[in-house]
Amino acid sequence: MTDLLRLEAVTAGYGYGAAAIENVALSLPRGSSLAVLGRNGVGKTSLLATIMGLTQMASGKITFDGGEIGGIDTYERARLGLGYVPQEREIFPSLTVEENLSVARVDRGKWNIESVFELFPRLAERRQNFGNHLSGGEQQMLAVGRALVSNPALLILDEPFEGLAPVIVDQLVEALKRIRKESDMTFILVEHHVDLALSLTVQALILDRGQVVWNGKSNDLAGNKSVLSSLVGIS
Ligand SMILES: Nc1ncnc2c1ncn2[C@@H]1O[C@H](COP(=O)(O)OP(=O)(O)OP(=O)(O)O)[C@@H](O)[C@H]1O
Repeated sequence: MTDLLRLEAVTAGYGYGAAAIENVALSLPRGSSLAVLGRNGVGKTSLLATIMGLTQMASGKITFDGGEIGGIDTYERARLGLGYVPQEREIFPSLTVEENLSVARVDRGKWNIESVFELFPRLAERRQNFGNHLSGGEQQMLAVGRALVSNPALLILDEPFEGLAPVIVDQLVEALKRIRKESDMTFILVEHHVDLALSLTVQALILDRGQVVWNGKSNDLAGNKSVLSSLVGIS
């Protein structure tokens, strides 16, 4: 498998203070999946934001689909096939569900408004609701759907299950499994539910104070209680 995404010695931050991520290397083959784990404030969101071009990169190299993207704008990265579901969801409140999907749509693959409605029937029922008239779970489905309709090669999800009822988490997990199965999409997942994150991914890395302190297979990490307890804080 060729690498869809590669980071080499990437250091980045917010323009002042210490770097939020430091000397980070990772390689993600096309069709694979990566869980990014670690305690609060270790730089997980900053790593995703750096891949999307939302931090200031001090040094290093980011390659996506064979081309260097470290110096290009976020919208260009999206155009190249990076789909981002940020922690804050960032739904447009004054647009309807359908309009939120429609503004993000790029016709280059199997995902469109109708296939997203088929994946999330709840969104189909709410298609005329405004973004600010949705439950947290519906907003999260819409945030995932909005990334999907751009038909990304890489889907980046920042804590997609946070604060959601277990029944909604189950629906989103099933949807993610379907997305993988039906479109062989590569994805990166930041998630505090460690067992869930490891069960959904092939690869995992752990960050501590902005640096990669463990990198390997999700299966191996799931069975490594001492690493999980010392580096992620799971007892
Ligand atoms: N927009 C920002 N401006 C300045 N500093 C920031 C910003 N976002 C994060 N930071 C800092 O960068 C460091 C890493 O934060 P980050 O949010 O990436 O960690 P995290 O592992 O995602 O945390 P959590 O698990 O709590 O979401 C922290 O010191 C944080 O204060």
